[in-house]
Amino acid sequence: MLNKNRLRIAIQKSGRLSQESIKLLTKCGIKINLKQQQLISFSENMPIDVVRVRDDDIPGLVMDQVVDLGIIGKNVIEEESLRRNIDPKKILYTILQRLDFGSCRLSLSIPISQKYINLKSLNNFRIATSYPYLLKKYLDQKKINFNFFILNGSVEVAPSAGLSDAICDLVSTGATLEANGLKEVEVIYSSTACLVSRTGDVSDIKKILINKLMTRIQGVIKARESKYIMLHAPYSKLQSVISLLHGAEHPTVSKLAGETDKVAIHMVSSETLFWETMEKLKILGASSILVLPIEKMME
Ligand SMILES: Nc1ncnc2c1ncn2[C@@H]1O[C@H](COP(=O)(O)OP(=O)(O)OP(=O)(O)O)[C@@H](O)[C@H]1O
Ligand SMILES: O=P(O)(O)OC[C@H]1O[C@H](OP(=O)(O)OP(=O)(O)O)[C@H](O)[C@@H]1O
Ligand SMILES: [Mg+2]
Repeated sequence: MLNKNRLRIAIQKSGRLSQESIKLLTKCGIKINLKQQQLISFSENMPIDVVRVRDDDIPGLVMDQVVDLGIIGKNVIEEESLRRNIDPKKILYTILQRLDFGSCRLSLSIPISQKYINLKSLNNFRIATSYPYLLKKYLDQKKINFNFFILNGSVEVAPSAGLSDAICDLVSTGATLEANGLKEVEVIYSSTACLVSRTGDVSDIKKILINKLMTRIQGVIKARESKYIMLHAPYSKLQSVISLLHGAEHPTVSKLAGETDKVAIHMVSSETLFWETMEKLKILGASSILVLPIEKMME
């Protein structure tokens, strides 16, 4: 019998989002002993259960209220939502947090040799895709006539196999398109992984737990995109040095023992320090420049 006070989170079992999802939950302090063949794993230190499934099953588990939360590509849950949504006003899920991984775009691509002027060039095309609803929504809005068929894998080989004129598939680096002689002509949807929650009543105990988890997730993301920067710089160049350090708020400036001219500057920066900026700092007379990762953060 499942304990109603335990929070259930669905994540992808094996694929692009799996490792990052586990890493995120672990960084949030959730101890999970994952076993390869196990569908559900129980955290030892928090009332949280992790359900590991194919990513296509996560939207349904969330929308049918089988789990409380899911970590899923926005593209996948939006596609399922469009598929199910008879009444567009009916909310089927809530995005609690966009996450800092699984970034990709759903794009229309055609063979490199094919001429492309604008979307109208695709009129009456046959398009292979795993995302028919997102594709239809986009092309219907743009009033483009098209035919589609579904391929849930190897979409990129459809044009060279003579099955389709174009594809509508996920792109990140563009390497898959290039390897298959295709060019990206329109981005129809931008996606990242996100933390989603089911709708409907949630017990107070679970609400508290979800809020706690959200604060921790935000802390992990913030820490990952921040750096702790330490350096020594001439006091006379303080303002010029600080102006080079974008995203740095309220730096700590302190004396250096045995040094009258130079001071130590410490700060948390929301951006990393690129080599070019470090070189400019050096020209200003800065030394001992350290850029350190931040383990955890809470504001
Ligand atoms: N090239 C990419 N770069 C970054 N993120 C991606 C990329 N391709 C896909 N994604 C994101 O990761 C999600 C999962 O991709 P994956 O390829 O693992 O799915 P899948 O093959 O359908 O997995 P499953 O076996 O769980 O059904 C996608 O829905 C998308 O949100
Ligand atoms: O632009 P790129 O960086 O080349 O990424 C795009 C590829 O990534 C995804 O597939 P994935 O590699 O996850 O394999 P899959 O087709 O088995 O899902 C997607 O379906 C593309 O094929
Ligand atoms: Mg899938």
